[in-house]
Amino acid sequence: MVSLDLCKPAIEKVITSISDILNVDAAVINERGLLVVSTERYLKQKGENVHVPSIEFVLAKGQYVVDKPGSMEMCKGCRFLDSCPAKVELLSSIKVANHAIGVVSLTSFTKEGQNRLSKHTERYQQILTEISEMITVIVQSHAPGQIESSDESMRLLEGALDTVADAYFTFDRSGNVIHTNASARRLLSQHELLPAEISRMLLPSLSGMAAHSLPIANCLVDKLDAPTEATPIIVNNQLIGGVLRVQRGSLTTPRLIDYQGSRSSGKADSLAQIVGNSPAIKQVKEMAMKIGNSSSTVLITGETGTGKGHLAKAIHEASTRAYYPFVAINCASIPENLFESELFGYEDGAFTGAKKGGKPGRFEMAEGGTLFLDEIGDMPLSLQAKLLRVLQEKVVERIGGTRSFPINVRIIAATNQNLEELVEKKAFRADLYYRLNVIPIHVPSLAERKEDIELLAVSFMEKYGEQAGRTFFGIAREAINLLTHYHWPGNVRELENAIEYAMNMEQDSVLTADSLPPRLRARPPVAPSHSGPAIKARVADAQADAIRASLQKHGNDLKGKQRVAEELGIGLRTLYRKLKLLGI
Ligand SMILES: Nc1ncnc2c1ncn2[C@@H]1O[C@H](COP(=O)(O)OP(=O)(O)OP(=O)(O)O)[C@@H](O)[C@H]1O
Repeated sequence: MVSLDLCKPAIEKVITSISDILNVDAAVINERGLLVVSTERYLKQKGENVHVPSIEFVLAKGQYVVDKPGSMEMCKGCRFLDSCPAKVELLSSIKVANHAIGVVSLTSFTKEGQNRLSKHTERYQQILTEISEMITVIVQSHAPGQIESSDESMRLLEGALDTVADAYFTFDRSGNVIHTNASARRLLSQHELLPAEISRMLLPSLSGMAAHSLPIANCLVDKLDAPTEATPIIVNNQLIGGVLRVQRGSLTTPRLIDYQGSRSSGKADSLAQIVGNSPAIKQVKEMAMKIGNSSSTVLITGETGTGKGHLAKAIHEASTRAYYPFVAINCASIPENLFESELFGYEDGAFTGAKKGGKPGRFEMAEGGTLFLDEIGDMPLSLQAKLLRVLQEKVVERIGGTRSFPINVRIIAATNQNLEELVEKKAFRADLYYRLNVIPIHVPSLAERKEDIELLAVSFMEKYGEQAGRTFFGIAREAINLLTHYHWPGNVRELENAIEYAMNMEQDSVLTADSLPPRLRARPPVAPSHSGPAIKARVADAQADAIRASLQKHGNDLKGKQRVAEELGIGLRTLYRKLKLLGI
């Protein structure tokens, strides 16, 4: 005869760990309503005898959520009728060979726990099912003639932990990490850390845990840049190890908000990569600054090459998610049949040709960070419905998988198409459009912000100069004039390419109009006074620009001028002459 009481110590370990990890109370009750194991608080609050009709009800039903403890039908006759200390209770039966032998409960006696369990009931129920299955395996392994591998129960526990968004490291009494969940493994690879390094960092906290048997907060905060908490696991009054939790998922508590608040200082730096001073681009930057602390979906619109992807990256880097991944996917470049697996991932053997061990999707890869859905207008209609569901439910299920992963990912989508028109033509789902368009940002075309052209050109000159190991002192005014008068159908991308082209063409250290792509030179430059047989004037112009740029770099005093002369490869006296001639 199988009995829960026979394997009390093993069940106790599971219950203690799960309660510590989930921060809720837990209990296992046999079919006669007697407590088998429980957390201390459960025992204190509810005692050893549980209302039998309630237990029988769950044994028959399989699972039940008691969201109004003390005032539900099943509570009739209970000594806690109308005064139950529990705030919420999730119950699941434990079955062995199809026979219900007891009930496992996740219970909260606090308001916070009540909110959390009520908000994520489905997830907790899923975990509860896994716990109940784990107990089944334990019971079976103790039952005569039915020795199951203890690996199986370990795998069940691992499976349960893998569904949790926060990262968990389980360590032994010496601080050695003996198990990591999926989120923890991802965290390690992002930070290029080894479990041994985590162990080393844990050491100082271990003595504190042993002494106080209390959770230690923020023991690794400097290294991992995230709120952490190490909770001891005590069995028979002895510290046998613990669990380190690194907060990152949707179960997070206000401490994450503190953490986020303290991380927002790099915003201005990150946004400086958006070059431009026009009122239009300033407005875009202000908007990006404001939304750093929010997780709301952003929809960036604008013509091709205006910098939508660049802006998305800058928003991420200026946000509180900057320490987590920025993952981009171009919806136009992925074949429709591969799209779903790219986005959601797949399990081992999900389809022919599937990679062994399965593959995480982009949603999972972006956990804690930002997922950039570029060219969202090209997303196949069939996938739009699935994406909408993920955005609403905030859980992802891999193809061929049987469980859902909770996700904490900010979505930034971008398009150069008119989504409203696509909605009208029924090529884009209206509900998805509204779900994405929470924070709309429009990036104007380059032709609408010509003031930015010079700044952008100089920044690209610096970028490519650095890459090529060459120093360019400036761009001739005439070249700037040509750049400003061109209509830039390819926007900033086209400008960037034009500058890169010019730098390849230019032998000297100043970018002149002659080195620009022919299509730009085909248009007349600015005022007629500049356009005559002005070779000399153009050279002078370029020289003046180079000297000005160099002076700005080194300063206008004697030392600065000496450096300028050296940099330009001319004598100091020649420099003075040129300065006079050019009226600088
Ligand atoms: N304000 C900016 N400052 C600096 N570089 C920029 C800026 N805007 C765009 N760029 C650069 O221009 C190039 C094109 O930008 P990006 O790819 O972000 O454009 P996009 O609007 O996403 O284009 P598409 O619609 O074709 O995907 C990139 O190399 C990007 O770094």
